[in-house]
Amino acid sequence: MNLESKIYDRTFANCLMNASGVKCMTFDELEVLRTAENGSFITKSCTLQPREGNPSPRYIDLKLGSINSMGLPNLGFDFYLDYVLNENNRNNKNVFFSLAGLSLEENMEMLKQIQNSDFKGLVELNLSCPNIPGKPQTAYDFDRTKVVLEEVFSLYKKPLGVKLPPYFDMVHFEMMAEILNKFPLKFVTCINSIGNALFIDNETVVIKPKGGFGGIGGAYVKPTALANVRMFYKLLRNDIAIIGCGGVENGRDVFEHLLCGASMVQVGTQLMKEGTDVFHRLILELKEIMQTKGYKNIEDFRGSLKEL
Ligand SMILES: C=Cc1c(C(=O)O)[nH]c(=O)[nH]c1=O
Repeated sequence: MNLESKIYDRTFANCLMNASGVKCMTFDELEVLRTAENGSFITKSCTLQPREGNPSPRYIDLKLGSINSMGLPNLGFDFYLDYVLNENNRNNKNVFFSLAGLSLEENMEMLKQIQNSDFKGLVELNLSCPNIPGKPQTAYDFDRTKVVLEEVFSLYKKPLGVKLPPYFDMVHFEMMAEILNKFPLKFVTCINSIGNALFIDNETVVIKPKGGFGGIGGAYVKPTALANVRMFYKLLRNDIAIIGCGGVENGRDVFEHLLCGASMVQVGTQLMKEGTDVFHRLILELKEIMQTKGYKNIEDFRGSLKEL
């Protein structure tokens, strides 16, 4: 039995990886992810210059998930470019490089430098950060998204995908898919956290930024995450892979993302809570499910969700 999975021309030893932003900001964190049992890993979304991010407390684990308003803290583009170029030389996991420039110009500058570098991995362009005060989530503006992707693909010729926010309206799924299908995207990652939720503990909010408003992750978001994975799997070109993200706590959650059509599955909140041992557990639990059902590899069932 194998859990190998492919995106574009890359094959990963298994379908698991971290969600961008979780335990992937510093060199030590990235090295732990590079050497753990996950099939791939992704860097923290970065900006051209280093950022401190929002004031703490800015991340809280909850019983059914998590809430965060990190505010895009990161060590700056140069650090991550240097890391992934070195990782490429080792080339053991096909690392993903996440970008979240604060403007189109900033994203274009980072993409230009990557285009002109020896980087051979995949870029995940984050169009959905919900926690930058004063900045909207780009991918909720369909016209803006089209302008951004036209600019991106006029310059960037290496494999690239986008990180999307959750959509909740059938027409929005169709409108977004129509835009995405116009571009040579290699994947889309669904979903980012559900933005601007509010969690109250004994008359008080639990995070400091934005009056306590933050992105929700974990079990709370799994039904929405699966719906987004399924809809974009059905609506996008066959050559655009889906990376599932949202609500993965156990092997059954991974199985469900794959059943909806995901090729890779990202783990966020549960990785935050459990550390990289979570990948070992998820692999065992997924294999047990596949064994029980007689599936030998992921392609035996990926995308085959049954409808009534
Ligand atoms: C890149 C910023 C993001 C952040 C953040 O740094 O606040 N949190 C999320 O849940 N999703 C993001 O995309």
